[in-house]
Amino acid sequence: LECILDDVLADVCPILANTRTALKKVFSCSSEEDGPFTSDMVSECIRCGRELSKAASKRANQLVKNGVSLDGCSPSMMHFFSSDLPKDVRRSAEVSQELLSATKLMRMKLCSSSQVTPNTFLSYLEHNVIRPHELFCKPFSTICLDDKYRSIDGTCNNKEHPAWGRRNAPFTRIATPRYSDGIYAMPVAKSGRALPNPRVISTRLFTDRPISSQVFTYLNMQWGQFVTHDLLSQVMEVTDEGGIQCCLANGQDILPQDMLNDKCIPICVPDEDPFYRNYGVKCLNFVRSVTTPRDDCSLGHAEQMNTVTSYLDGSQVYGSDAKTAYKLRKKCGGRLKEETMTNCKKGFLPSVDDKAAVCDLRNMSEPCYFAGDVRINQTPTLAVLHTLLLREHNRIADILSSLNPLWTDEKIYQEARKIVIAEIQHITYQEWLPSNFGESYLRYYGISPTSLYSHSYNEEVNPGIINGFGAGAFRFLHTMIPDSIMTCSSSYQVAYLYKMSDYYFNPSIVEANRESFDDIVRGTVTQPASESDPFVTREITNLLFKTRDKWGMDLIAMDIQRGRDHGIASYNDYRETCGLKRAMCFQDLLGEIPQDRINALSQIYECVDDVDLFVGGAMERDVQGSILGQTFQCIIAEQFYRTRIGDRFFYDNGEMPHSFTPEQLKELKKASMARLICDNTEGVKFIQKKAFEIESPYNPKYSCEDYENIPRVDLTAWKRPKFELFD
Ligand code: HEM
Ligand SMILES: [Ca+2]
Repeated sequence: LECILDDVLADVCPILANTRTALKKVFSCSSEEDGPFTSDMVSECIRCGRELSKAASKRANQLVKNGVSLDGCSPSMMHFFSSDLPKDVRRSAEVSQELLSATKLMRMKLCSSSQVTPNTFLSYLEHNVIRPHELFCKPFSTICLDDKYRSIDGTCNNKEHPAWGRRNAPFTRIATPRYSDGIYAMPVAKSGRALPNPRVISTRLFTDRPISSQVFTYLNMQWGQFVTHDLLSQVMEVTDEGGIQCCLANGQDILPQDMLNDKCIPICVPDEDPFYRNYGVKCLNFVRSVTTPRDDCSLGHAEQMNTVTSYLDGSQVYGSDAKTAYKLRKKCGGRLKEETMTNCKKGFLPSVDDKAAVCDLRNMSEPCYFAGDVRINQTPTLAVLHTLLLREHNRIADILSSLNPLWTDEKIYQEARKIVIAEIQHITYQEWLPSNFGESYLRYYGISPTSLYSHSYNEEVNPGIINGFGAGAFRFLHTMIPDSIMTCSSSYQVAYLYKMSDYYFNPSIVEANRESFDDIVRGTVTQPASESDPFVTREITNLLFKTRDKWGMDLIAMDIQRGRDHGIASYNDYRETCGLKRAMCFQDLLGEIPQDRINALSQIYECVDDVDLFVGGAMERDVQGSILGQTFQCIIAEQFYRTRIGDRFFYDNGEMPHSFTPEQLKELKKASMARLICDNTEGVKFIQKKAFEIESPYNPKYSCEDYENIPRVDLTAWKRPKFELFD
């Protein structure tokens, strides 16, 4: 018993020696009377798991009180821009940690007293749902009204499964997770040794070669991030005082073990690192993502939390929770709040309450924005895209209220929101997905654009975000981030190049003068994106979120480490999930990965089974007509299938009480990125038809007044007879 106890203490919580007595009790109770788990044993494990977990968070808060806390202006602090997690998120996170501790204890108890192996234990749990008492973790339940508009938090979109796609739902999985203990511990190599260092993988396999895309504009990359922020947001664990520190000041080293928070998974930097060695940086701060209980509260492996609605529903514009949504509204004329600038007719995003807390400003008169998503200030071009959508909402609200003067603020807001969401969905599915991933693939998945209505809604399809999509495949588009932000004058002459790393969390260039906004917009449709290859700019691999130091974080190393944190199945497992042959050795990858990259992989990883999804997928050759290889293509297509087919409110769904009329839908299908820009800028007078693609003889510029080539969405189809006022 003593030696098992030592194991448990080392694994569950190394510092909590005083919980020894509590644990002894769990391990001394009898078992195997009625099945492998007696109800006594289950409740004792849960009770004890809760105690352990509570003790761990008490210790975490104590560490902060003892002075272990992040420097307010460091890149790692910037990474925590949303460290002020809402209460409900923190509560779910706590409950899930307690459930994970209970699961661990139970596995240890069982494996120590019988022939059960960790794997049989986990598959037992999968088939036999074990739940704690409802007082502690209550399965999600709600009453759905027959609403004409989608809810803000995503609940009740699916009437059979009202929890699906909601804010704070667990990510879903399409492959068995890779945790070293099957439950929550960071994965290790097949051999039992550590997986290769993420920073080493980043410097060796994702070097910086400035190759520009021949096809795609900067805006194509920016729309991708915008869509990401609609679909998902994982947040990191925090203490009562905010962000968690894992490294000594200035990244000199990892904190000593006795000061380390158990949610720390810092990225170690080797002494010979080509960049960080110049600054003596040995440690990059990194913290585990918040986990959440499953919808039914059952025991099992960790699931991370998606803190936004997984529907493509403009949640980054309107908010994913009622409080934020309310705060964003003007509560008059259906409009969203905006701020004005002298000599500009069109509005700008409102300011956030505490600028100093979430932006890196030189003075407090510089802008720092508030929007439906907390990541809004990450780059100026992201803020510009948000501004275009804010203006579009208000433009539509004004037209609707002049067409229907008796409509209330609420009615106009909801109708304008419904139209803006339809435009976001249309631009994403009609323009962005086909040009990036190839039309044939969309057809194969049954999500290609339809001529008018579609009838493919399927309430059995869970629209939740696949963990391997968010913490793997979709992040491949990080390779398309260029090293700078270009601005262009009204005649599309290049005006200026701003280094990306000078403007993280500093959107000051958006409102520098009255032309700035339009200059940036013209830049985003002129500047090419970086090529979607494994070459990545040092602006994000060395300088991400740089503030006053000379160094920042490494986004690629973070992508790899985040995949491990989420227990994302290996590249080889995903090959199988996606119908490719499992590789028995590195050379088996030759069908998908070029020889030189196989060589590089085999020099870094011990075994082909160890290769991380993000890394293996990024090494693949592109599928024809796509920017992706087979494996990422499969995961991303599966996600966009679910996002469309599992959304009852998808804009072109026909024959539903909330469906658009045929006249309205015909108009909405004219929406385009180019039109969105034409209608919501002051000085952009002409633009290429396909704004995600570089101008060319096949994609020439047209005047914004050329309604043949850049059609307008005519809203007169929304004029309703007066008697419809109260529906
Ligand atoms: C300048 C542009 C961008 C910057 C600075 C940026 C930065 C970041 C950062 C810091 C994270 C969180 C990393 C972590 O803690 O795990 C992240 C996550 C992510 N990024 Fe980007 N990104 C950019 C563009 C993009 C684009 C173009 C895409 C895809 C089209 C993308 C997709 C994602 C996804 C899917 C995640 C996971 C999101 C989550 O779960 O919260 N990003 N990005
Ligand atoms: Ca959403």
